[in-house]
Amino acid sequence: MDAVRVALLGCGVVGSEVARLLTEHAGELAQRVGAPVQLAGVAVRNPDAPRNFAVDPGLITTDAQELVKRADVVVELMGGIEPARTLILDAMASGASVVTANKALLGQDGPRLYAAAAEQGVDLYYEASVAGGIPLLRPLRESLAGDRINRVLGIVNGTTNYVLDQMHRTGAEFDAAVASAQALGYAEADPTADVEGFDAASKAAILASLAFHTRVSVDDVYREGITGVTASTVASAKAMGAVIKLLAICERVTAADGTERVSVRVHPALLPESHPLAGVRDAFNAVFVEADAAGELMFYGQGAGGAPTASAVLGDVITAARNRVAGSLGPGESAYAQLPVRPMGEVVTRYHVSLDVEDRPGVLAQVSTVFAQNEVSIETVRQQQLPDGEGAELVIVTHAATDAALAATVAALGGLSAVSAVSGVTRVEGEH
Ligand SMILES: NC(=O)c1ccc[n+]([C@@H]2O[C@H](COP(=O)([O-])OP(=O)(O)OC[C@H]3O[C@@H](n4cnc5c(N)ncnc54)[C@H](O)[C@@H]3O)[C@@H](O)[C@H]2O)c1
Ligand SMILES: N[C@@H](CCO)C(=O)O
Ligand code: NA
Repeated sequence: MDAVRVALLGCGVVGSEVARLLTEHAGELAQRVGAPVQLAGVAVRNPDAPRNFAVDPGLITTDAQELVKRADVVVELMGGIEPARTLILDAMASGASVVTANKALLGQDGPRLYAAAAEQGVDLYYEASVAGGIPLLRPLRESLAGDRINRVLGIVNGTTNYVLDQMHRTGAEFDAAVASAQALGYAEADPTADVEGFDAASKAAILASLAFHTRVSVDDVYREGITGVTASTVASAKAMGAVIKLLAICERVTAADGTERVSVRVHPALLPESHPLAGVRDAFNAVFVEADAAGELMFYGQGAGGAPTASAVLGDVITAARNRVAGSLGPGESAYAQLPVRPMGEVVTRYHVSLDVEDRPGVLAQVSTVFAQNEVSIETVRQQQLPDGEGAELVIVTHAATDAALAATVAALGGLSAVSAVSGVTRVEGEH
């Protein structure tokens, strides 16, 4: 093979770093692949926009449709659903392998893209789509291919980890911590995709699909963001020796009759400080994997940023290019297990519940009766006075209960005249 032609679609934060690495390391990459890896073109929206890397102007084009037809490997780094999806499908139809970092597209329409790659006999790689620069998807798909994965527990969104870490370290309220994340360039001007958990939910769908050989889309993922996490809940967690993290949790659940389902959810959770994920600070990502034979594994590093993400993209480009040179294909996706998704109401966890109550005789008894009536068992109760004689705050940690039982408990608590507010409900993970 003379050269492997690479087309880059999008030249923003990640794309410009990919262009830089492909250009600056061309000699070494050719050695590793066994043929030159040649940047054949870079599709952009605005040819005059300033870029972090000065791409040869002769390579710049605004005609992405035309570019994908003259490439061996197409690297999609535009983001968004369209035109990314159509361009990827067109690239595959014309015989190109595809590398993408587009978690939103894979979370929504992954199975269609995996099927198209298999039909066309091309590779589709997406290591950068989850936990940016951390090698994670290839270990799940290849290194652990002979094992059985039972659980994937991850901090897969750097922005929200930074926000929660700031709240934990400084006692800041949510809004102040988000402003600080924006000032540092972690959070976008509109932080919705991160703080409402949409980004993490797409990544959870991708992880669960790979880990459990099942088609999981973002619509199957229960999602709760961190906008309801208050300084008071963070302080209460801290007092218990715990931290609050936004977790993506993918679990294989085996019922008493042996049938299996998967549970996939994203929500804030209290984790004991001793848990390996509790010490993950700033905007770092980490993913904890439990497999039958390998036991507990931890993957840690930078989940975002131009250079770390470009590292993962380049790894995929090199793998796809090597396969081209060898005339082979990498392992595709498998969904043979087709496990059903367990409804959230049946998910069992422990809960940390904060209530603002009147401070008078009999209130604690009323509250505990509501828990008992809904079959939620209380593990600990702590009471502290609210300022200005406004009553008391009760912090209750439960034993394991179903989500449905807890929801019924919260609804009933809201109906007690002595309860002025259920001010926080946070799940507790990491101990069983
Ligand atoms: N930035 C990160 O840290 C990070 C980490 C992991 C994954 N990702 C993913 O990587 C992808 C790219 O992210 P980014 O941060 O580089 O975004 P970005 O906004 O910096 O870059 C995207 C570029 O694509 C261009 N573009 C958009 N539509 C286009 C079109 N139709 N034709 C040509 N160009 C077009 C935009 O003009 C922009 O320059 C996204 O899918 C994102 O989710 C990013
Ligand atoms: N917004 C994402 C970027 C990486 O996918 C994050 O904060 O982790
Ligand atoms: Na990764």
